Amino acid sequence: MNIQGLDILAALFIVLLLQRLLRKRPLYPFPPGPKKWPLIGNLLDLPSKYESETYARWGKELNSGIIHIDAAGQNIIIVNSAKIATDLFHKRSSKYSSRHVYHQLTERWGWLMSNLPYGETWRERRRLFTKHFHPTAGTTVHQTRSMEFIRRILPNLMDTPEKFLDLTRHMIGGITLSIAYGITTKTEDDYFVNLAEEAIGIINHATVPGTFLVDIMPFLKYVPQWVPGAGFHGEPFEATAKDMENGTAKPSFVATCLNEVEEKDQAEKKHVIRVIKDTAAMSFTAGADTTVSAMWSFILAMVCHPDVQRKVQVEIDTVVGRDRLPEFYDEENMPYLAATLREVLRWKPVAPIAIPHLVTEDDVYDNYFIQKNSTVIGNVWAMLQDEDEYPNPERFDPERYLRNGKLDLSDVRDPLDASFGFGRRECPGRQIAMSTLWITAATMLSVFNITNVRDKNGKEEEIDTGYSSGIVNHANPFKANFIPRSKEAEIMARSAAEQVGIH
Ligand code: HEM
Repeated sequence: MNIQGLDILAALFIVLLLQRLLRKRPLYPFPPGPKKWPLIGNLLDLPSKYESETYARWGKELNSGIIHIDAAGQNIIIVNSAKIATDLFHKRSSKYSSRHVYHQLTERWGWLMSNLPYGETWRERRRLFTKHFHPTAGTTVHQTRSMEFIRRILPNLMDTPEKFLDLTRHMIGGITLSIAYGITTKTEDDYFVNLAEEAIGIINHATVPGTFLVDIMPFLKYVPQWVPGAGFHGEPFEATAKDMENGTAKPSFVATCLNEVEEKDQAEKKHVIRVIKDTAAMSFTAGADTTVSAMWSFILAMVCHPDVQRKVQVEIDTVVGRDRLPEFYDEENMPYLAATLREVLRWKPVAPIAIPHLVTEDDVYDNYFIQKNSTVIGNVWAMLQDEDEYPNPERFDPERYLRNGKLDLSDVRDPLDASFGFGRRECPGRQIAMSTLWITAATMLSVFNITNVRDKNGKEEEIDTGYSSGIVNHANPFKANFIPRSKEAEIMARSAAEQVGIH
């Protein structure tokens, strides 16, 4: 190790020692946790991937729904129980709704609502988002667009099924960009979808657990500033503003908000435009990757569970018939599909630890001390895989939510609640996400049988059911085939795509 390395280690040692010496002795104990080492606590135990599963295991070993980890002086509280999550994140939401400030993100990505601490800057953006994407306010434009975007790719799925991962990724990216900016994207290799995905990749990387070490060791915050993807915040916004000047802008969040900007003084106008720009970029950043993850899990579930797929198709054939494609008004008559989508989100949680919260005041829960500035992680994975709530949790079984052919959540916890996070930071895009998933799933299964692929000897290929590990998890690339259910289904799908009129 060179002299500089030793200096860094010595500085780290002094910072940790000072932190310990200055810390007040709490009146109550911390929640139980794995054994801690002097100074570094559990730093060396922190898992580098699938952390939600390790946290769930620790909770079981300690027989506690809430546990405490010490990452070299940074307190981390893991909430594995859905009841405790409600008690803390919902019932004590004024304390449990902030975020850790990630130095790596703030300089270039300070506009991300999901990472803003609780306060006026966050509130302004969240309010604007909720106003425009409220279930009733945002539904018409969003529903029309999502129906158009799935119909548009039906011929592509038919002709090049091997590209389904990329096609569905572009479809969802396209829906999100279209409702935010009114941009029409290409079905493949689209400039804006690629730009935005590059940005998401960086954000996911910068927010993986462990990055908060930057705040324990402040010298680490001087990370290189070369990061790509930064153009995403401005470019699509400028494109919409230009379309508005030319009178060619399509209805979108940005167009509606810009039209509502009143004649204010220059500084105020600049501020309002900044909030609109931030919120539009946020909706793609938070909405695309997450919905893609759920969409791929749905397709994977259909390949692995053809019996469930048949039942959804029977429901579609009964409610919709075979001479038209599903429309949103069919949704209320299709409980089996509603149960299937719930099970998809439970079976393979999109965001296994949601986004960690930060507690802003000292608190005591169940005689345990929760110190101000602790990171508080709602372990979505542990809640959705809890065998007391969902017996045989690894089994894919939509029947969990059905009684006498109706959706019935009276005896079972609705998995959507944990899937979309907690309290005041709960996902504001839930309705948009669920209606995108509903129309895309219903349309796909009304036209196609989604099957495993076969090798040249006609034998079914083994399917990879593994997942990545990060803030948002995705199925590892897997293969599937999209086979039209009939000649009539094929003709109907091609003609529906023609009628959409966007290419
Ligand atoms: C299946 C799809 C989705 C899942 C599973 C999901 C899940 C989540 C989760 C777990 C959080 C963190 C909640 C917390 O901190 O406790 C979150 C935050 C957020 N989501 Fe979603 N989401 C999805 C789709 C969307 C969509 C489509 C949009 C927008 C159109 C969106 C916008 C947001 C925003 C803006 C936040 C940050 C909220 C804040 O910090 O105040 N999400 N989402």
